[in-house]
Amino acid sequence: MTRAASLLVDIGNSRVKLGLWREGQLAATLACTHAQMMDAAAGQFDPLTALGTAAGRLDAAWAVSVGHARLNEALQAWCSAQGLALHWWLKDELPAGFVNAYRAPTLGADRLLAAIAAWAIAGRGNEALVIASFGTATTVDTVAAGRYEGGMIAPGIALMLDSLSAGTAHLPRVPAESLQLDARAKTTPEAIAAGVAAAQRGLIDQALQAARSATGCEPNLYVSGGAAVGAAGILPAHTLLPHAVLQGLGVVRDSAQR
Ligand SMILES: Nc1ncnc2c1ncn2[C@@H]1O[C@H](COP(=O)(O)OP(=O)(O)O)[C@@H](O)[C@H]1O
Ligand SMILES: CC(C)(COP(=O)(O)O)[C@@H](O)C(=O)NCCC(=O)O
Repeated sequence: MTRAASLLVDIGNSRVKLGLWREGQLAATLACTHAQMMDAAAGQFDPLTALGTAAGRLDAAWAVSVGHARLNEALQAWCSAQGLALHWWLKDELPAGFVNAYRAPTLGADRLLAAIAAWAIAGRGNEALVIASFGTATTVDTVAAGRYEGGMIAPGIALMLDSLSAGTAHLPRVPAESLQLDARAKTTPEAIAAGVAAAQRGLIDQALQAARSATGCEPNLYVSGGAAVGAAGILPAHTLLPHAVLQGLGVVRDSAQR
């Protein structure tokens, strides 16, 4: 018989990501819109069918959120309707060997979980790594010797492109897919694509350089988030973690239950 899985939920600023965590790995994943999350609470959308499971086959739901309270309330209502215990991960349950050095309690749980996922995948060792998440915001964080060192928050790719067209009289909204590094771009759309590409790439280069200087070692780069695949062409060598936040949530769930 298949052992019970846990449902993992990551409420972000653009989408809600769900995953089934079974025997130390993600067995299935799903990305929903915020509207679908509200529909789920109203009984008009069933994320479990989309994930290929049923509430009776789940032991609990583990969730994190950096989103609006109404989405958190919708998740709570939906879990109650399913008879599913909901555990909000509040950044205090950390795996053995991992330390959080961020000073502020306002740290986004998604940033910390993505860092935990990258650290776990890297072997939970002493190496330095940089984890970049290309979501609504672009966040670029560093882990060194199992210590989350913090990082940077910048507008995400879509936000940068949106703000240039919304905040000017003549600049077009350029598609995110057109980003390329070109310091001598010769058309307006290409110049925008090049400017945003360089800004995003600069965050990565800065984090890698700081990690190199601080540790004397070459840090590995991990990349995550909905816009990560599209950004791959403007990034240095990296490992793609398509579901870093969910993966991190699975790691903390397992370490809490040991
Ligand atoms: N197929 C896609 N569906 C949704 N968002 C996408 C897609 N491809 C790229 N994106 C970009 O990814 C971002 C959402 O990524 P995600 O990691 O879900 O963000 P968040 O965690 O902030 O909700 C959006 O800003 C969007 O621009
Ligand atoms: C930086 C973020 C907005 C990123 O959110 P996302 O793009 O993943 O939806 C989120 O992690 C957040 O609200 N952080 C709180 C501030 C902090 O991390 O210090």
